Amino acid sequence: MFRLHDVSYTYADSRTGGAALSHVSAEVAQGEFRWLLGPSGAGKSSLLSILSLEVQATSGMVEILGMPVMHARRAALARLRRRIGAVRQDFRLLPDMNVFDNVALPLRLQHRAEAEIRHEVHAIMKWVGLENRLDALPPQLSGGEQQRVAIARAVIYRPDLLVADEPTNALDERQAARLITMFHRLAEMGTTIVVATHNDAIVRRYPAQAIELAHGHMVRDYNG
Ligand SMILES: Nc1ncnc2c1ncn2[C@@H]1O[C@H](COP(=O)(O)OP(=O)(O)OP(=O)(O)O)[C@@H](O)[C@H]1O
Repeated sequence: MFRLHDVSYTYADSRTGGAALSHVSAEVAQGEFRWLLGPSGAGKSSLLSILSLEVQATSGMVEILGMPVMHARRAALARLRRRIGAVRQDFRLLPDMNVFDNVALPLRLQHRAEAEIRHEVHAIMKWVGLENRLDALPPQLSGGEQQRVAIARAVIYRPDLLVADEPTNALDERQAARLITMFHRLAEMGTTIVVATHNDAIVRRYPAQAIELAHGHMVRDYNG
């Protein structure tokens, strides 16, 4: 779950001089799926960066998985971060590490047994259809393949909160539909999920509640 109350965010080197987010409030319960909609520059990625604890809101109240994060200690934030999966637009895969090790990383941080890690990585990579590319380095993969690796890494440990920034933009229609189905299944198992997208077709196909932003303001919080 998360709660945002009157949250604003301004980049230190703001290109426009204005706030990327202004007075945004939203509340999403555990196990809910939300679309995050709005035109380019509306503030979607900025909101996801706040939810994934990459940046701190400039003002307002942010509570994530029950923890108010504005004044939390660094160690508590580090523990909280491990419960949050994130798929960023630029994938953020480690280029010198092969696909297996990239996807295994969150499980290794949890000190899981190596046999269990092998089992989990093979299962998720089979699901994303890349079980034959485990030895490849990320730069050797296509954009869509890299995106699927990034998704596998984000969901492999069933995070309590998953934020995904345009996770279908490099996928074909069939893969995109499978992905959203999988996200809904994860939500049913208790993961809170926020997906930023420009893909109107997929939003129409999978109607769900949405947070809609424009120019950093929340224009609506509605049932799709
Ligand atoms: N690193 C940054 N430094 C300064 N300003 C930024 C930075 N990233 C984004 N901005 C500005 O913040 C505002 C919101 O951008 P953001 O990337 O959150 O929008 P978005 O809705 O995710 O857009 P897109 O759909 O194109 O990804 C824009 O005005 C943008 O120019």
